[in-house]
Amino acid sequence: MKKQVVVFTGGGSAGHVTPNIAIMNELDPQKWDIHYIGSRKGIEKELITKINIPYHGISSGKLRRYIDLENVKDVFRVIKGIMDARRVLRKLKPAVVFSKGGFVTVPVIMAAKSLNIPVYLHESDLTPGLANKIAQRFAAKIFTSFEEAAKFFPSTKTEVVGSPIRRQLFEGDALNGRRWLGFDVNRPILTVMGGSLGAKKINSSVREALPELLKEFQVVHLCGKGNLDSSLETVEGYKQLEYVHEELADILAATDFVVTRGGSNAIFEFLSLHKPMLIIPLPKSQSRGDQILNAQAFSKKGYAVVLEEEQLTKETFIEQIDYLESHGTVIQANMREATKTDTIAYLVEQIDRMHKG
Ligand SMILES: CC(=O)N[C@H]1[C@@H](OP(=O)(O)OP(=O)(O)OC[C@H]2O[C@@H](n3ccc(=O)[nH]c3=O)[C@H](O)[C@@H]2O)O[C@H](CO)[C@@H](O)[C@@H]1O
Repeated sequence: MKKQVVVFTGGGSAGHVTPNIAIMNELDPQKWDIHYIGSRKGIEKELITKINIPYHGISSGKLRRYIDLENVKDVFRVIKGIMDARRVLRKLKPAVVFSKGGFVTVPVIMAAKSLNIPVYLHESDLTPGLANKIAQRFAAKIFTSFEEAAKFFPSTKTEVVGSPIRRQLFEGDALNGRRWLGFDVNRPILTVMGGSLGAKKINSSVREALPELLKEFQVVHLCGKGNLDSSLETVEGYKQLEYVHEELADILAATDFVVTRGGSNAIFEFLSLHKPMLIIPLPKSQSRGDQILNAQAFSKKGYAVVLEEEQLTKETFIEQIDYLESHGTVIQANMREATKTDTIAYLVEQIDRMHKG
């Protein structure tokens, strides 16, 4: 069988990269030569080079919904990005481009379309992001995590497939996790994940509530790059980490309850691992409000408790954690009822169909 090239793209935050990694890990290396196109500086560069996938950096502009002088510069950056991407794609001649969203994907998709290379899109959120809104018309197929997302795309080429979760997350070892964290083997663990980039308001609320939390839990705090608090380094039962890679599987295996932003990948991971979660979605003032909708959908299905950031104080935080703890069993029962699709296997199969060897 002749090897063919598949190009993945997606970036800006880990949520646009980790699902790609999940799929790439399961493609047959005898069949596929995998390449990645991302921005020159984004988090995707670090995450992809770390796993030794050839990485092609291109120029990329931020897509803003508001009027800004930077928009003008960004138009040129995007045009340059299309030219950069065309150069890479011409050389690689992929059978298919798989895009996970984020602004860097727009020039890649446009370049692919101009070269008649089929593009597959995956949308993780309940409503499409700006990049996927633009990109959808160029895509041959569109896959979504949420059932509710399908209605935003043309029905003829859209399929609800769920969230591609890296298989390694299901192989964690709780005891190893506790050992790695330096935690006691018996006391319950609360893990706080403030989105892949961290979340300032969640970070400060957790730290404020820490004395109360530590009465009940040991706390793992994934606080994002540059957000460590050195004054809390020696607090027993509290482990702060900027970002964890392969250790996450063991940490989650050891985790009893989760506090999280409403990023789609994270909440689908916790759902699949049956971890009762408190979601504090990114507020509308800092986003397009997609995490609020993700969170509401999860709350409606009984998978999560939701606290809006505007309501977040030390008191409401502790109140919601108490509620989560007392309703954990019911939430887990709802999670067990959730539809189980092997999203990764399905997407791998879809990509394999593009192999013309
Ligand atoms: C601020 C922002 O725009 N966030 C968006 C971004 O979220 P963000 O990048 O925060 O992504 P998600 O919460 O969806 O996923 C985070 C990913 O990072 C991983 N992880 C996180 C912390 C860590 O220490 N180690 C680690 O591996 C998680 O396991 C998960 O796979 O993309 C998501 C998917 O489109 C959207 O729903 C979010 O609204």
